[in-house]
Formats: sequence, structure tokens, C-alpha cells
Amino acid sequence: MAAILRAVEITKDYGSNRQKKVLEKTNFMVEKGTIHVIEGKSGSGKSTFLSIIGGMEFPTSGKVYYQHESLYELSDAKQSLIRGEKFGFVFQSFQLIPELTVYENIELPLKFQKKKEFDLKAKIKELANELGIVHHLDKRPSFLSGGEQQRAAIARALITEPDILFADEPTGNLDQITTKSIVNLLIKLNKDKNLSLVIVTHETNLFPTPHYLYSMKDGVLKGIKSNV
Ligand SMILES: Nc1ncnc2c1ncn2[C@@H]1O[C@H](COP(=O)(O)OP(=O)(O)OP(=O)(O)O)[C@@H](O)[C@H]1O
Repeated sequence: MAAILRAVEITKDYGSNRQKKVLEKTNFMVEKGTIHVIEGKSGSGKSTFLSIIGGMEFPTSGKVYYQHESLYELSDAKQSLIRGEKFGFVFQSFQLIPELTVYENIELPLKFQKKKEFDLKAKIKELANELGIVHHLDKRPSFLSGGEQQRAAIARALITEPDILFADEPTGNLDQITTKSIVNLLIKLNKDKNLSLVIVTHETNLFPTPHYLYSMKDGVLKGIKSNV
């Protein structure tokens, strides 16, 4: 299977003298339709790594390739296009815009696209229906439960039909039962849409059988299991 995303020898240092070493020569690869779970303790470098492979933060050295193109060597416009259309992002804190309705939140990424959707309303309704939030489209996010808000955030991330969904502690603010339903939803989306998932979490065994399981320890990523 061909890789759609590849990270080669990624290092990240912070500080004026680069004294804080966060990532050390990290390699990683995502093929279409695979689930990757990165576990690790707080401060081990998981979010930093996700930001780098998601095109949001420059590495100190190393390269990230999306479909054979070196992401950080592309023009800013091309990088934004890939981030906005080919990648989707989900965070622990949902990051929905409180003043907008759920419908408007989901619609938002499309407003930055040049390509106009033929039947936007139907598309948003269909996705919301698939994600179990169709009856909440006219509400503001604060009227929804945590799990429903995360579903809305997932819908917003998927409306551009990305290749890869990056999720940083997607269940970190949810109780056990809701966590399970979000995990099951992500697994279903992977199966139904052949969506690639890269999930970072401090929880162990969050996903029963990801295709690839890794552990991040002191900025070093170690593959611990492969189920492909
Ligand atoms: N902008 C920054 N400047 C300096 N140090 C930073 C910066 N961003 C992150 N760090 C440091 O890098 C290390 C890794 O942080 P990171 O957020 O990637 O870890 P994490 O594994 O995602 O942790 P958590 O699970 O708590 O989110 C931490 O020690 C953090 O303090």
C-alpha cells in the first residue's frame, strides 16, 4: 500500500539554544485507510509530533511528505490548501465556535474553499445524520453534551472529505461511555470512508485494534504493535 503521509527523521528542539529537545529523529508513515494510535505520557512530545505531521508546526529538522511533496517546502498557499482540505483536525476541547450554530460550525471550512459545493445543505445534513447530530444543527454548541460537541467537531473536520483525520486526545474531556461511542464512531468512519486516522492519547488501550500502535517516550516514537 502506498503511503499518503511520511515523516522522515523529524526532530524538534525549543529554546534560543535549542536546549529543549522534544522529538528525536522520528519516522512515521500513514497509508490510506489505516488507524494509527500514539500513546504516551503527558509531555512526551505527542502533540508536538501531531502538529508537525499535520502541517501546523515546522520541525527543527527532517521532512514531512504528503503524497510525495515535501510539505514544509511548498508555498504557504499550497500548505494551507492541504491543511484545509486534505487534513482534518479534532481536539480534546472540541474548539467549536460558540457564537455559531452547529450547522455553521460544520460549514465553516467550506467557506475558505474556492470550489463551491453543489448542494451544501444536503451534504451537511447527510454528514450530521451519519454522526448522530442532525437534530442539533440549529443549536449553539453549548446546548450540546460533550459527546455531541465532539461529534459536531468531527463533522466539521470531515466536511472537506479529508484523507487523514488527526485527533489530539479526542476523548480527553469525555466520560467512559461517551469515550466508547466516539471511539466506535471513529472506527466506523475509518471503515465506511476509508479514512486514515492518527490519534494521540495518554490513555492506554483506547482503541481495541488499531492497525498500528506506538508509544511516545521522551520524544522517541516506538512501534509496539501492528495489526495489518
Ligand atoms: N512552544 C514550546 N516552547 C517550549 N517548549 C514546548 C513548546 N511546546 C511544547 N513544549 C514542550 O515540549 C514537550 C512536549 O510537549 P507536548 O505537548 O508535545 O507533549 P504531549 O505528550 O502532547 O503532552 P500532553 O499529553 O500533556 O499534551 C513538553 O515538555 C512541553 O513543555
